[in-house]
Formats: sequence, C-alpha cells, structure tokens
Amino acid sequence: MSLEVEGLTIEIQGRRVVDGVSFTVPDGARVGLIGESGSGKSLTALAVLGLLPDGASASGSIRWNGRELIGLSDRELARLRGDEIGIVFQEPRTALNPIRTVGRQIAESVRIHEKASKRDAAARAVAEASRVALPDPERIVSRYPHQLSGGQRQRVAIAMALACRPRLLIADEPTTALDVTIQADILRLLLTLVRDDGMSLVFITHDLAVLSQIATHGVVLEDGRVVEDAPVSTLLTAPSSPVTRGLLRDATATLWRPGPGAPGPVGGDPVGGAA
Ligand SMILES: Nc1ncnc2c1ncn2[C@@H]1O[C@H](COP(=O)(O)OP(=O)(O)OP(=O)(O)O)[C@@H](O)[C@H]1O
Repeated sequence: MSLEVEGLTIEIQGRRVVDGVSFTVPDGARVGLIGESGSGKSLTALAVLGLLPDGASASGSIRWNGRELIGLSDRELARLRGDEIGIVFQEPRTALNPIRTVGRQIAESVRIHEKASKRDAAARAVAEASRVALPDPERIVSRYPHQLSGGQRQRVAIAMALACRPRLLIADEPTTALDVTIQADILRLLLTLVRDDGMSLVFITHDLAVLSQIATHGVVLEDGRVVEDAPVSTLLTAPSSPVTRGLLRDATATLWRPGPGAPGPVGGDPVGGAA
C-alpha cells in the first residue's frame, strides 16, 4: 500500500501555506518530512489524515492504496484513520484523556477497529501495553495519564495508534516534547514496531539527526515547497539545498547515547542497529 502525494496545495484564509508538494511513500518505506518551523510539515500530514483545521482547503491529489483521499467524506476519513492510518503527535498529554485509565483508552482503540467484547479489549490493552514495553503492563493499564512519565505517556499514545494495526503510521515530532534520554528510547521503539509490522512511516521532524535514525528517505520542505527529496544518506553526505545544509549543521549529533546495538551518530548507517 503506497501513499502518493501530488501537487498538494493548502490554503488558509487565502494564504498558500503548502504549495505543490509531491512525494511518494512506497509500501513499507520510512520517509521523513523535514524542515524548519512553519515549512508546512504538519499541515501536509494533517491533509493526509483529513484533519486540516477549519478554514483550510486542500487541492491536488493524495492517493492511498490508489484511492483518492481529497474529497472523501468525514466518515470515510474517520474509518481510514481507525483502520489503516495511525497517528502519533508530539504531545502525548493532548492525545490522552486525563480522566480515563490508560488501559481503557487503549481498549477503546482496539474496539474502534475490532468488534471485540469489553473484556477481550481489556485483555488486549494489556498485550498492547506490553508490546510498547510499558513496565508492569497488568498494573499500568489501571493508571491515569498523569500518573505516568512523559515517555510512558508517549508509549500509550503509540499503543493506541498501533492498536488497529495500521499500514501507515504518521508520527509528527513524536519525541520533541520528551527528555533527550527518553527520545532515543521512543525512536528505537517506533523503528522496531514499524519494521516488525512492515508498516509504512511518515515521520515529521526538524532534526536531521533524528530523521537519520528512523527514515531511509527525506523530503525537505521550505515555505510550503519541496526543496530536496533524497535518500537520507544523500542528505547527510551531499545535501543539494541550502536548507538541508543548514539542517545538517543544526543536527543534534549528541542525541545518541553509546551502547551495545545503539544507532550511530549522524553520518552513520541511517538505520543503525536500532532494532
Ligand atoms: N490553523 C492555522 N491557521 C492559520 N495558519 C496556520 C494554521 N496552521 C498552520 N498555519 C500556518 O501554515 C504554515 C505551515 O504550518 P505547519 O504547522 O504545517 O508547519 P510545520 O513545518 O509543521 O511547523 P512546526 O514545526 O512549527 O509545527 C505556517 O506558516 C503556519 O503559521
């Protein structure tokens, strides 16, 4: 199942904020959307999900598995999000309901996708919590979001996004709000889950070092336009645009803690040994 974005243009109140963006995510590929703040990364991802803010309009083409998504009804888009496309946002706190246990929230994601009984869904919630390596999954499911650490909350959000076993995961700066030491753990978890399931990934970041650890291909945006579209190894070693060269200078090579099987710093093997 591939994602093909062609000439995507997004206007908000007459202002063109995404301008003719095209890129492809082949089945099972891991593609990064990268650029400075305001370059149009999030809006591009939201357009794929049918979640553009009020007052925004999209034109061009977004094909998922050959099916045109622009113009689909809200109902069809909601079904697609529950069944085929998962999303993880930057701030897990906003993705989680503060007054529901995390187990119940994961169970609800299971039930959106499968017609499981409440009891089966509760059991699946424990399995899903274990899949994202939450400690003591049997007990953690009865906790509330505020009782978890930021990294644990993001693991819950990932469990919810993946409960429907999507074929495409869109992750919008999923590690940016976390402590640096936790960022690497969450990236490794995502990479492992995506690879194990053979999912396609669209990963949004402003950090080329982060991108190099999880994606094999990068689409560089500036002011709503694609300025470079290349394998990550090319972006790291022979960037062709000034924007990419700037991102390379800013890349936080120090993010990575050395250790057995740990991914290397910028310039190393793009996927490292992060499984
Ligand atoms: N709801 C909105 N109303 C008006 N303008 C918006 C809205 N959302 C985004 N924009 C504008 O659209 C442009 C692209 O925004 P977008 O959020 O896609 O950028 P981004 O690359 O994801 O940035 P960031 O890394 O800061 O999230 C920006 O100029 C932004 O100000």
